[in-house]
Amino acid sequence: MIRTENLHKSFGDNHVLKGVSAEFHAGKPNLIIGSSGAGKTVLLKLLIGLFRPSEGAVFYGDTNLFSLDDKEIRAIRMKVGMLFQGNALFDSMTVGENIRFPMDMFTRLSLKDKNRRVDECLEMVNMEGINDRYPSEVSGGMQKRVGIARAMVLEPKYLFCDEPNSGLDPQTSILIDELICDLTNRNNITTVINTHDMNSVMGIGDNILLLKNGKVAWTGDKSQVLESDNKVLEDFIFASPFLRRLREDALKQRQGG
Ligand SMILES: Nc1ncnc2c1ncn2[C@@H]1O[C@H](COP(=O)(O)OP(=O)(O)OP(=O)(O)O)[C@@H](O)[C@H]1O
Repeated sequence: MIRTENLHKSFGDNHVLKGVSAEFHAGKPNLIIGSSGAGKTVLLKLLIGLFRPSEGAVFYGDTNLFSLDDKEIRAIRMKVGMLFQGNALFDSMTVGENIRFPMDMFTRLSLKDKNRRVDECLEMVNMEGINDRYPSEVSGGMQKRVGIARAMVLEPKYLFCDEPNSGLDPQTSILIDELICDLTNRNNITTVINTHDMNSVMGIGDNILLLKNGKVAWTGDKSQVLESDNKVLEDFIFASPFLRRLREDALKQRQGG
């Protein structure tokens, strides 16, 4: 589990996070949602340790991330997988080399063992046999799978995904969500996903944190979204008249009339 305690982050006069206390659980996807500028990416970067908080703490289990020395932080980083927005694959490397990269950085495994693990990870995301292709030679959805394979290569206990569905069509997005969800459950990973995607919220939102102006506006799960009377949640999720109508119809049906 990862936990934040009264997390604040300012950039000069810009007070972006204003006391965020939250829990992110193992074995299920934890979603951070909120409108543009709410502070989602800043929160994600604090969780990973890419930013230091102005105040407050981030705990991995019982360990305060910001009380660790460089060596200890490196040990935690080895347990972290990251799926960046836009995949961040290296264009000049093959798919196999991209997936191998974290092992080249962090392990002393032999090339044979590394390549065996690359094959395992490609199989895990149903992409076996594409080792020698370049990222530009595969589709966006396949690139996303390669990104997931790379994030999984060091068998992470923590997985951070920054808008994993950006640029994907709805069907491919759902497949990617299901893949992340499946890997999270199977490996008991604490997965934190920063997303705008409503399909993700309603499909895999087992633990949802809604941010507004740097504060937690609502927490809950997908089963609570429809009936919640939280105004911030309502405005964010059911933003269009079409979605509001769908929600009203669904609620009527539920109430039997
Ligand atoms: N490195 C930085 N230096 C200064 N200000 C920053 C930095 N990173 C983020 N901010 C500021 O923090 C605020 C929140 O940004 P953030 O990227 O977290 O929003 P977001 O909720 O992820 O939005 P989006 O959905 O558009 O990605 C913005 O006002 C942004 O300008």
